[in-house]
Amino acid sequence: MAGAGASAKAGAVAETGAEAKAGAAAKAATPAPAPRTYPEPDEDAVIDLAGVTVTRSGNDLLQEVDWQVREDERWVVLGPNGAGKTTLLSVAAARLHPTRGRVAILGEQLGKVDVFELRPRIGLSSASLAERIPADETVSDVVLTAAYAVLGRFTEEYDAVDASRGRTLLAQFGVDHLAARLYGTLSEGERKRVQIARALMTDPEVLMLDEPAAGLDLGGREDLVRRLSTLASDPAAPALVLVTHHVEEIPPGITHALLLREGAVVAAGPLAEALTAETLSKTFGLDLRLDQQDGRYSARAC
Ligand SMILES: Nc1ncnc2c1ncn2[C@@H]1O[C@H](COP(=O)(O)OP(=O)(O)OP(=O)(O)O)[C@@H](O)[C@H]1O
Repeated sequence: MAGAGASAKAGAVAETGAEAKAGAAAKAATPAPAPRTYPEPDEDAVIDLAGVTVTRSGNDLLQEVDWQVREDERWVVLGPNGAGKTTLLSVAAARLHPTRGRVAILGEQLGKVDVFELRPRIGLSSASLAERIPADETVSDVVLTAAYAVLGRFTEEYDAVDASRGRTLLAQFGVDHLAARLYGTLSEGERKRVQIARALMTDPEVLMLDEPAAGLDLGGREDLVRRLSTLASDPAAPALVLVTHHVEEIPPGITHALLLREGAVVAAGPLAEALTAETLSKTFGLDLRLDQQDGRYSARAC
């Protein structure tokens, strides 16, 4: 018996060795895979990502993401914590270069364009930008200073048209009565609305909102969802990309969805096709029931 075991072991070693040799020969014969070539950017796309991968510390935060957003589309990006939503938005807003892949924003290709000229055409509201707003800045200046892409008013001159636009945007989000207040004295809900007004100040061609309803109470969330629904339904409004964890925060008027899990796209496309109980369950890694009523969604575990 001992001999049989030994010969089996020896056989196994011999087999592994042969496999290794065959593998090495195959390797030598197979040329390295050609680097992926990307299609020319779609001229009609506001955002056009092809094969976008972002790698940090050996981990792929985004994996081969292909995504196109057109002018008249309003997207929601959904996914659990750590799925890569903020990373995706940072790439799409020209704040982050991918490790691999091709990124075209508003017809300009990252790497071939001065991002400082591109960024004012993109309205962005995110937690990391919000953290940098000085607490002692007046609300009207928080919005106005977006015209120069600065945070904190210094010696810049603003004309009457800028001041009027700033007031109109504050009114659109129901915070014009706070114009003279210091930003640091606002509630979280009031701050969120001021941040969106600021993001719209430069009349951007695409508006990107990263978790605009995070930290809001029920009333604050519902008020914001209603205002975002008005914006999303306005044909004159810019293309919209809204990031959230919660289907309850999807405003009526959103037309498309991208679902992200572990940096990879689970589903992307028109809302009714991309957002289903099945895709949502796969995205969040648990069995979910998805309900829809009057254009609003809700989800719960099965
Ligand atoms: N510089 C970095 N180095 C290593 N890992 C990073 C780095 N930046 C982000 N990550 C990781 O990448 C993953 C994706 O982060 P990202 O902020 O894009 O996710 P998210 O979907 O926006 O998450 P959340 O919903 O919690 O805000 C997370 O696991 C995060 O810890």
